[in-house]
Amino acid sequence: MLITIANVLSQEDVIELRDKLAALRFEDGRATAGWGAKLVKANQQMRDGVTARLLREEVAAKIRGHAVFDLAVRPRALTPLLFSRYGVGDAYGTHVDNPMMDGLRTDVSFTLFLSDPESDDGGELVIETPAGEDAVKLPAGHLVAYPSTTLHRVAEVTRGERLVAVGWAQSHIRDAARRELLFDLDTARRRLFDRHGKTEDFDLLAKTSANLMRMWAE
Ligand SMILES: O=C(O)CCC(=O)C(=O)O
Ligand SMILES: [Fe+2]
Repeated sequence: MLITIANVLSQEDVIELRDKLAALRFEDGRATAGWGAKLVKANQQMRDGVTARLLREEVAAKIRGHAVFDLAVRPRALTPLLFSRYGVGDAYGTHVDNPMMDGLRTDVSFTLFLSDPESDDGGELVIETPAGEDAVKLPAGHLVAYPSTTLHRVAEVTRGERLVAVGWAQSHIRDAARRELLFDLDTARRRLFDRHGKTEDFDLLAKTSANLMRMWAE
C-alpha cells in the first residue's frame, strides 16, 4: 500500500525548516547508497553535525506523532532521517532500498516533501507497482509512505530544486499486506465508532484488531 499523508508539517514548520537547511552544508548523496544504487544516485544530502541531528530529531518526532502514519506504518523504530536536495540534472535511478540500515530492517520507506511542487519541474518519486508506475509529487509538508520492497526512482529535476526528508521504518508488522489489512480494519472501526459509538460490532472489531496485532506483531 502506498499512502499519502497531508500536513505532517505545517506551512510554518516547513518555512522554518527550509531556512535552517539553507544554512547547512550538503554533500554528495552517494555516500549513503549501496553499491548498486550508487551507480544511479545523483543528489546532495545534509552533512552530519549537531544542528543536523537536532533537525532530524524534530522532524522525526512530528512524523512519529502523526496518527495516520502510526496506523499505516506501525513503526517500531525509524532510521535517522536524511535531508536530500536535487538540483537541475539530479535524479535517483531505479533501485531497491538496502534491506538493513542502521541496524534496522527497512519495511517502509517514506518521503516528506519540503519544496513546493510549483517551484520545480520533474523530481517525481516513481514507484513500481503490479498495476504500473505511481508518480508522486506532493505539496510541502505532505508525506508518502510505501513498502521498501519496491523498485522506485526519482525522476530528473529539470527546473528549480527538490528538497525532501527521507527515512525508513522497521515496522511491528513486517508484511505489507498485513499492514494494509490492519490499517483498513482500524479505519473501519474508527468510522463505526464515529457514527454509532461503542456498539457490540465495534467491540468485535476491536477484539479482532487487537488479536491480529498479538498474532503478527514483532
Ligand atoms: O527522494 C525520494 O523521494 C526517495 C529517495 C530514495 O529513493 C532513497 O533515498 O532511497
Ligand atoms: Fe530509495
